[in-house]
Amino acid sequence: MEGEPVNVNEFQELARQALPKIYYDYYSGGAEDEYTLKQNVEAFQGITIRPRILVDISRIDLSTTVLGYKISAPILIAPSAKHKWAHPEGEVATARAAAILSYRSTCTIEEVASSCNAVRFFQCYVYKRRDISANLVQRAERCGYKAIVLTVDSPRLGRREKDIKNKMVNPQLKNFEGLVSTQVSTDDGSNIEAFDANTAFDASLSWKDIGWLRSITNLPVLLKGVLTHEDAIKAVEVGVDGIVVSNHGARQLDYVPPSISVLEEVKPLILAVGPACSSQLLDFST
Ligand SMILES: Cc1cc2nc3c(=O)[nH]c(=O)nc-3n(C[C@H](O)[C@H](O)[C@H](O)COP(=O)(O)O)c2cc1C
Repeated sequence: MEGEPVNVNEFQELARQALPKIYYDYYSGGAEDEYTLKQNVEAFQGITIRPRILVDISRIDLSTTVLGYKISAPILIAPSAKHKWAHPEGEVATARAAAILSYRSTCTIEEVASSCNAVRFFQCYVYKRRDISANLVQRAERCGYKAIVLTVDSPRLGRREKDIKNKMVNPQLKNFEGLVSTQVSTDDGSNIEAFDANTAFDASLSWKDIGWLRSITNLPVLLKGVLTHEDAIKAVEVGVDGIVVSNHGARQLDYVPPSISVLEEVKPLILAVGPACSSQLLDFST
């Protein structure tokens, strides 16, 4: 590549060249045949802009609010795990721009909180050991995170074939120190399915558990991973504060629709029951 990178694709190419294959594949891969992964990109490419003319654009204000908090542009960074595989500063650096901190981040909840004053949310998975999930959620609340984003599309981890082939092993996560043994066996090669999904995640998670989450925190609760209007309506009925329409970057189920295409199915229904919407994060607070 000649000169400095000027767009996201060029940054991606630089990352491909710079990172060990096992890490690049983890960041860029999707589940199974990666059909939805391709569709995610193509769906965006299929959306065109209707440009309106003769509008004064000499002063542009992109600021908006999410859950009542003012942000300078309608852009959040989705929770994603293991940033230290790409850069030694990890999630602390990411949070300077914008962040929903991943449950499986490589920097701790406290490190990210003390590194910047930005509005931060905390993403949560529910482990069979509820005490562990409660511990992380309550630490996030004490550290000033403003909402809990409960990821609901991962009762089991997606079958990420690249990670399986690369025999990817999860790093030790400092957030869990003292709570659980993060030492994982590599006897059988790839540990990723056994450690993340089959052992730790609570596969019985269901609508009634939103009540449990509410009982351990006073923060607003958003559900991340909604892909149908039926579930969007249920989310409203159980009283969550917002939903994130998401297919998890095509890393969980393959052959599901691109998130952006589902917005059209979900948004009118949410509007019909009251709350307002913005982008892929549908915020019920306004
Ligand atoms: C490398 C990587 C790691 C991710 N880790 C998490 C995670 O820890 N928790 C989570 O809820 N989503 C995780 N995601 C999914 C993202 O939050 C987000 O949903 C996805 O990148 C964009 O797809 P969407 O538009 O369908 O949401 C991860 C995505 C990537 C690419």
